[in-house]
Amino acid sequence: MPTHQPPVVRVSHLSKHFGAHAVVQDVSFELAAGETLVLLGPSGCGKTTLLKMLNRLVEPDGGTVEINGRDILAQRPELLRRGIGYVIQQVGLLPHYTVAENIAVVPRLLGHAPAAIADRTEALLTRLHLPPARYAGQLPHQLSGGQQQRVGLARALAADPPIVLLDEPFGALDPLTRASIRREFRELEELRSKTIVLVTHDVTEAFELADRILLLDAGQPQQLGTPRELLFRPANEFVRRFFAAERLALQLRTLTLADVFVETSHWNMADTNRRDSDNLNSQITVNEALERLTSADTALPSFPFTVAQLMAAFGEALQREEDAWKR
Ligand SMILES: Nc1ncnc2c1ncn2[C@@H]1O[C@H](COP(=O)(O)OP(=O)(O)OP(=O)(O)O)[C@@H](O)[C@H]1O
Repeated sequence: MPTHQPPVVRVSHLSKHFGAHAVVQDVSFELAAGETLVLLGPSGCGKTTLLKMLNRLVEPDGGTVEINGRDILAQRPELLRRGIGYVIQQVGLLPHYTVAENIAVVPRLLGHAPAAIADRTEALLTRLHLPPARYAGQLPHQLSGGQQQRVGLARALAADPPIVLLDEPFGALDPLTRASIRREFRELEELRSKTIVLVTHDVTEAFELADRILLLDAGQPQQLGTPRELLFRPANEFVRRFFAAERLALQLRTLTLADVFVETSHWNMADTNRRDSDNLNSQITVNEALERLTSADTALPSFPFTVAQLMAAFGEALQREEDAWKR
């Protein structure tokens, strides 16, 4: 994360009450350009309310939000929102507008030229695996849930906003579709340079997508850090318990081959036997390596270590993490 650039988003001591109920309490964080922050926590902990305070759909009772150094209260809400992409939980496509018309809403408000809007719509649909010739003229009800969510994402990205807010963007999907759309989402070139705040209650999703996670409980921030910090350096008992049930799965998704083979000869062996340096990448996670090692697909590049060797090295890496924690 570059430290010399001012943060794109700066949230300071943000609070919100509904009646006597403190829904968000004293939340602060800063986001650098291109960073993805995941707001995570149990249902009702205030994630959506916090997200909506970033684009003035909810006004705070205390604290400030600055975007590119400017207090958002100094900007007209409609203008502010045109510069911030937003995907809501229920997708919210306009039912009588076609896919292309839905995507064009914000660029039209911004006065973009019709030809430019058409080009952009076509490019986005193509990138989101919705061939425009087939889908541009369809109505939302003709699409599956996953396709509607992709159109919702295309609409949020249409005017190329530097900041995108996503509220449970894969919420309506079954677990398998959810996992595959998440993979596409991660690989989407379009999103690489964006500053993203994403709300989810799904721990795996948070770990797959976040640069940093803000874990909330009853409106109060519990820990802000990388997935790895939350997993291996929980700030308190709530954080530890929140990840306890899925701990092993998360550890497998968090540690990379570079982490587990760091102090053994295995990785050197992998290095010398490397056949395809693009595919045999030390940054892939233990989980991905396991999937590949146990896959029936023989086209995948093989590894110069076995499942047993990988698991032994993984066990040693966990031990190293624990020892470092005790010191
Ligand atoms: N407009 C409102 N008026 C009164 N209470 C509200 C309002 N909006 C939200 N709340 C309450 O604030 C609390 C936090 O809601 P919020 O939607 O921010 O939580 P969340 O963490 O996003 O939950 P979920 O994961 O279930 O969507 C809840 O108890 C909710 O009932």
